[in-house]
Amino acid sequence: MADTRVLTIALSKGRILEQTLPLLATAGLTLAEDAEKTRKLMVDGDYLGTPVRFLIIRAADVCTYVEQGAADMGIAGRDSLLEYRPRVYEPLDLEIGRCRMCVCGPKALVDAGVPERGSRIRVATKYDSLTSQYFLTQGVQAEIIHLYGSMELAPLVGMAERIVDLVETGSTLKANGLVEETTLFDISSRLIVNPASFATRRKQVGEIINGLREAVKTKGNG
Ligand SMILES: Nc1ncnc2c1ncn2[C@@H]1O[C@H](COP(=O)(O)OP(=O)(O)OP(=O)(O)O)[C@@H](O)[C@H]1O
Ligand SMILES: O=P(O)(O)OC[C@H]1O[C@H](OP(=O)(O)OP(=O)(O)O)[C@H](O)[C@@H]1O
Repeated sequence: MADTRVLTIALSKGRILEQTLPLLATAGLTLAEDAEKTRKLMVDGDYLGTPVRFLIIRAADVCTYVEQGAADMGIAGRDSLLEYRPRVYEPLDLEIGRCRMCVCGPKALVDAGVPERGSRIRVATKYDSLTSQYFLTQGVQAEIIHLYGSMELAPLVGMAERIVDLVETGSTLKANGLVEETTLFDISSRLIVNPASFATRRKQVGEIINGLREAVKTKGNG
C-alpha cells in the first residue's frame, strides 16, 4: 500500500552539510530554510513540487533515524555505517565527505613498528567496534578508550598508544606530532534508505536516488 506521509530525509549537520546541500539542489530537493543557520531540527522542503521534510541531526544519529523508520532516507558517513551496521539499504556513494579511517600514533611509536602479536595497547577512538575487530585480527590486546572527538590529544597526554580516527588532509595529525600507521577504510558519505520505505515508496524514493545519482555524476564532470 502506498505511504501518504511526507517523505522525510535525515541530513548530517556538521562538516558534510555544506557539501550535501548543492547535491540536493541539483537533484531537485530544496529546503525552506538555510540548514546551516537554522536552529530548527525539522525543516520543510520540496521535491519537484511535492512537500518533503528534512531532519538536521548529528552524523552518528542519521543511521538510527533511518533504521527506525523515523526518516525514510538519510545521508551518513561510511564510518558510521561500518561502526553501527544499521539495517538500511545503501544505494549510492555520494562521493562527498571523503577521508580515510586510520590507525595513527606518535611518530616514535609508529617508527618502532606495529604492535607485536600478544602485546597490550590502549587505543583512543569513537569507533569502538571497528577498532576492537581490527586489533583482534592483529592478535593485539587493545583496551578501547572511548572518546567523542579530538582523539589526537589522547597519545599526547599519555592516555593511549594509538588512535583510530578519520584523516583527510593530515593536518590535525601533523599539528599534534602523530603519523598514520595503517589505513583501515576509505570513507565517503552514502545515501541510505529504510527498507520498508524503499518498498512502500518505491516510485518517489527511486526517483530521488536517480536524481542524486545524476547530481553526483554532474558534480564529478563539473
Ligand atoms: N576530516 C574529515 N574529512 C572528511 N570527512 C570527514 C572528516 N571528518 C569527518 N568526516 C565525515 O563527516 C561525518 C561527520 O563528521 P563531523 O565532524 O561533522 O561530525 P562528528 O564530529 O563525527 O560528530 P558530532 O560533531 O556530531 O559529534 C563523519 O561521520 C565522516 O563521515
Ligand atoms: O586530516 P584532517 O583534515 O586534519 O581532518 C581530520 C580531523 O577531522 C575530524 O575531526 P573534526 O574536525 O570533525 O573534529 P572532532 O575531532 O571533534 O570530531 C577527524 O576526527 C580528525 O580530527
